[in-house]
Amino acid sequence: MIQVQHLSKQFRTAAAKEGAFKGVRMLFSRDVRIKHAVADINFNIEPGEFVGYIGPNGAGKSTTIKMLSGILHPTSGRVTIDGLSPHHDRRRVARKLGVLFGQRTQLWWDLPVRDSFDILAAMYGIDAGMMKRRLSQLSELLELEPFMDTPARKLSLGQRMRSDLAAALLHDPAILFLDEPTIGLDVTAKRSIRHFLKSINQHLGKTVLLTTHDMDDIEQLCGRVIVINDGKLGFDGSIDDLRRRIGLPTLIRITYKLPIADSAKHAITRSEFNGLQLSCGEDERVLTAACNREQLSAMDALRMLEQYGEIEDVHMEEPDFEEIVHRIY
Ligand SMILES: Nc1ncnc2c1ncn2[C@@H]1O[C@H](COP(=O)(O)OP(=O)(O)OP(=O)(O)O)[C@@H](O)[C@H]1O
Repeated sequence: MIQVQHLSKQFRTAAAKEGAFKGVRMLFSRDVRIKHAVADINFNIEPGEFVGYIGPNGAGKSTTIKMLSGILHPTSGRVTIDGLSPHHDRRRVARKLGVLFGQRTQLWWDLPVRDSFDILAAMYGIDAGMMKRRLSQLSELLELEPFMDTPARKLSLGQRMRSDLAAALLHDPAILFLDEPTIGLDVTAKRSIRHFLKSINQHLGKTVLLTTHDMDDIEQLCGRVIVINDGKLGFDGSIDDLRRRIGLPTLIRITYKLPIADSAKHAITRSEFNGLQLSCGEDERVLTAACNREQLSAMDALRMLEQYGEIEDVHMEEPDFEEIVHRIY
C-alpha cells in the first residue's frame, strides 16, 4: 500500500558565518551547507498496519511524512501510495490520505469548527448526505458536538486535536499520517485519542503511520515500529523484536513460601549463570532474577529457581520501552 524505496531528502542552507554582520553576510553568501535530512530509507506498509515512526529530534520523521504526503519532493528515491506518486498525482493521493500535524491545525482559526468542516467537505467534493452521515459518526466517536459552533482559536488543545482528527478523516481516507497527535495533551485526553485511533484501525481497517515522542502511544497502539536516526533507518520490526535486539533483561520476582536459606543466599549473591542474574532484597522470601530471554526461556528460569524453595508467587516485568528506545537513540 505504501512503498518507500531509497528515499532521500537533502536541504541546502546558507553556511553559518562568524563575526560581525554575520546575518547580512549569510544572506549574500554562496557557501551552502547540505543537510541530509533523510538518507536512503526503505520500507513497505501493508493495508491495516499501525506503524510507529520514531526517532530523536531532527531525525527526519516530519521530512519523511511530508514526502509521503506530497508536500515535499524527494531529492532521490521513490514513494508510491497505492501505486501513485504523492508528488505527481497529488490530488488523487490526497483522497486516500488523511494527514494530521499535531503542532499545527488545518482548521480555520476564526471560524466555528462546523464551518471548517463544511469548507473541507466542499474541497473534497463530499455530497451533503454523505457529509451528514460522516460528521454524525465522527462527532459521536470524538464527542465533538459541545464545541461544533466554537471558533478553533477558542478550543482547548484536546478539543482542537479531536476536531483536527475529524477534519483528517472527513473524506474517509484509507491511510492516516499522524505527526504528534497527542502532543501536549493531558492523560485523559491522550487516552481518548488513543482509544479512537485504535478503534479506527481495528474496526474500520485504516492504515496508520504514527510519529510521536510519546512511547506510551507507541507501546499501546503500534504492532510495528520503525526507528529513524540522523536520516537513516535504524530498526524496523515489532516492539518485542526491538526488546530482544537491545537485550535488556526481563525481571522475574519470585516470592517463596519460606525465607531463603542462608547458604542459598550466599550462593545467590555471587551467582550469574545461564543468562540469569540473581539478587536478594530486604524481604527474606523474595529473590529477583534478571533474565535474558534470548538465552533462557521464562519456564527454564522458573525451573532453576525452584531449587531455592517452594514458590508462592511469580511477578514478571518486561523491560521499560522508554529505556529501550533511549538505548537505540
Ligand atoms: N526546510 C528545511 N530547510 C533546512 N533544513 C531542514 C528543513 N526542514 C528540516 N530540516 C532539517 O532536517 C532535519 C530533519 O528534520 P525533521 O523536521 O524531519 O526532524 P524530525 O525527526 O521531525 O524532528 P522533531 O522530532 O524535532 O520534529 C533537521 O536537522 C532539520 O533541521
